[in-house]
Amino acid sequence: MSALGGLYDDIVGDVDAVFLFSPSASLFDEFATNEEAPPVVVVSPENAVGADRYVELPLEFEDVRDRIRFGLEGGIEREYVDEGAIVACATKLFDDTVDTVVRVNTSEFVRSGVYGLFTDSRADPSVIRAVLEVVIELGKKGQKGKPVGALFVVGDAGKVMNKSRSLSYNPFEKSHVHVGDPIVNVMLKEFSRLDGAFVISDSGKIVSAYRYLEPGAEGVDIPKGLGTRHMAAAAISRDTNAISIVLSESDGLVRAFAGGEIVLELDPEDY
Ligand SMILES: Nc1ncnc2c1ncn2[C@@H]1O[C@H](COP(=O)(O)OP(=O)(O)OP(=O)(O)O)[C@@H](O)[C@H]1O
Ligand SMILES: [Mn+2]
Repeated sequence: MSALGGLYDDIVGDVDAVFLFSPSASLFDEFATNEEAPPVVVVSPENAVGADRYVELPLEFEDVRDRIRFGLEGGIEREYVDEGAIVACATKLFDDTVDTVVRVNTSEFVRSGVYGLFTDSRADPSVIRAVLEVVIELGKKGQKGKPVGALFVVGDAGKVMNKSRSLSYNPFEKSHVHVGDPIVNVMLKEFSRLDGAFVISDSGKIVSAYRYLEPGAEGVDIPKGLGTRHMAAAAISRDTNAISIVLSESDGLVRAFAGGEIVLELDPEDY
């Protein structure tokens, strides 16, 4: 056997399952029709291949590590594989088709909670995705070219409102606008220049802007160097069933918090 073949066998040998990330129909069929192939889990934005074991990818994670993490956390959560399984993940890296296979021992893999960000939250996954999209766009463009910070608290809005107070009149008071509406994206970007947080309901209705969050922050632990906006975001996600998505004005990164923990960090420039 060639050295390369041996290396390949080390990577794919004795795996409990194969995770195919956005596979073509022909790649999926090769596994689905081969009785000797290990069980297959498909991870993609849509289940175009009709896989039985399927994890919906809510966002095209540019960082392959995040993408794999999301798929594996989803696969474990949905009980397609046991915690501790050894899996091969086939995904794209440089190319637009699958060009990479990664072996992961899930017992050594640290769960970040990124799957739970979309599924454990009370808010609809599509709402969380829509907010992430706005925040990523805001991070890319800034406000008239200047870096801008923003904080969105998504889900469990009644409780979030109880744990916050108003900094200014609420421009969304009598409106029935939802994240994802094109006009709303323009409004959100405009209002994000001002202080405080946006509060979004489970179904995506924008409940308020300019909220000063006052959650109990005792014992909340966030990475050093992040300031009060991130602290408030982490703490409200622990104090309520909301998740928070923050765009940092100082380093330009987008971070998401759930259950008081940071579960995702991404650079808008990669999207
Ligand atoms: N409790 C809070 N609720 C809502 N908004 C807050 C809260 N605390 C801070 N902010 C907002 O965060 C802004 C930035 O504060 P600060 O610089 O301390 O945060 P940060 O975590 O360093 O964020 P950035 O990385 O964007 O600078 C404030 O101007 C304010 O608009
Ligand atoms: Mn700051």
